[in-house]
Formats: sequence, C-alpha cells, structure tokens
Amino acid sequence: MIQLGVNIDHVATLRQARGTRYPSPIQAAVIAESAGADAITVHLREDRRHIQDRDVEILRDVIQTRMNLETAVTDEMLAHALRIRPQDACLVPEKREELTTEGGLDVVGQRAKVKAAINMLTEAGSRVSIFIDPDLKQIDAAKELGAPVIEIHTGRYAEAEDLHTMQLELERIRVAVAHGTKLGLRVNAGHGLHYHNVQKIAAIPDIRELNIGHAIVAQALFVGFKEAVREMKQLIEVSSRLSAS
Ligand SMILES: CC(=O)[C@@H](O)[C@H](O)COP(=O)(O)O
Ligand SMILES: NCC(=O)COP(=O)(O)O
Repeated sequence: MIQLGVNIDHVATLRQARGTRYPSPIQAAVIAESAGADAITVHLREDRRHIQDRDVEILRDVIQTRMNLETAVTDEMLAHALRIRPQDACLVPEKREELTTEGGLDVVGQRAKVKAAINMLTEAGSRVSIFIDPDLKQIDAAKELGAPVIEIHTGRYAEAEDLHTMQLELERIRVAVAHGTKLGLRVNAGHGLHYHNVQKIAAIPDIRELNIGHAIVAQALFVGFKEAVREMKQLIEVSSRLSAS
C-alpha cells in the first residue's frame, strides 16, 4: 500500500504571516498521525519562510512515525540535518526567490557535492532520498551515488494546463518510477498533488510513498486537519487498489 507523508510546512506559513503562536505545526503533526499519516514531511528552507529550526527540533521528539526532513545541499542546512538526524533526509534544490520548489535536484551536474551529502547523512543514521525530476539520467546518477530512495517531482504534471501535457508528464513519471524500481530504489513522489490530480499518480504501480502538503492544509480549512488527511489517505488507497485489480 502507498504510504502518505503529510507535509506540514504551510501550517507554519499561516503562523509566520502574523508572527503568532498558532497554528502549530506540532499539533498538525500529531493530528496527521492520528488520521493515518505514515510520515511527517517538513522543509526547513534557508530563508525560514515557514518551518523554523525550533519546530524541527520539537517535531523530532514528538513525531511517532517518521520525520522526512527536506534539506538543501548547503553547508548550513546539512549541518542542521546532521544534528537532527531525521529518519529520512530528502535532498532538495532551493532558490531563495522561487514561489515553490521549481524542479528536481541536479545530481548529474554536482555529483561530488551530492555524494558527500549522501555519505554524511547516511553515516548519521538517516535514509537519504533525492528529490528529482522524472529524468532517467538523474535517476541513474542517484543510484550510482548510493541514494537508497528517490522522490519524483510531480510539479510539471500538477501544473500542466492542458490534458495532452498532463498525459505526457504522467507518462514521464510512469517511466521514471519503473526505471527507479528496476534499479532497486525506493521510489516516492510528490509536489503539487491535490484531491483532483492524485488519483492517476497513486495508480502508478510501485510508487511507495506520496508526500503531500499544500492541498491538505488548504482542505483542512473547510473540513478540519484530521478529515483532510483521512480523505487524502482514502483517495490514494482507493486509486491504488483500483489500478491493481
Ligand atoms: C520540496 C517540496 O516539494 C516541498 O518542500 C515544498 O516545496 C514545500 O512547499 P514550499 O515550496 O512552498 O516551501
Ligand atoms: N516533497 C513534496 C512535498 O513535501 C509536498 O509538496 P506540496 O504538496 O506542498 O506541493
């Protein structure tokens, strides 16, 4: 069964907008787990626009499932991840000025840097994942450098403005998942997934985990956080079962 990692970054976005104590990402993590989340994902960005260092520290003690800590490949952020020692550490690209993560990490173009990060995090006890485009060369490089997990960036599929582009992107993701799985990698996926586009991704055989945040936090405004997580978990399960039958 596909696992669901709930990304709680945007609970913190709302808090940071006013500098209040609420809403609490810690409370969100506890509720998400009680609603069936298999992991809690947070992205401590270099500009600290949402999740803060203190959140990550508290979450590390509170999370009962797994912490999936997304981290840029910089000295500062890696030092932080090495101190936190999350169960899963996901290497992501980061641009200060971007609205949201725009693409996958360029593993091919910075092999030495990525290899060093994988080695350090693995030694610290984290399972390392690489957030990567559905690009076979990047997947081969991730495997070559020893990453046990990849997370396929689904952003282009999610942002497609017409059906034809969406189908093309979906096919790229399907091929990438099959390729990564054949190489022996655990293949996760995520970014931009919501209640109306997750079905086709969840139906792809061999995807192990979906990381979803923005849409769940948005849905929580109307149905509550627990129900929003439950609804997403159920959609994923039904779509994955239907495709298998
Ligand atoms: C890497 C990724 O997909 C998530 O961390 C996502 O980026 C979080 O939201 P923001 O991009 O808005 O920080
Ligand atoms: N790695 C993807 C993630 O954590 C969630 O991204 P989004 O659902 O907030 O776009």
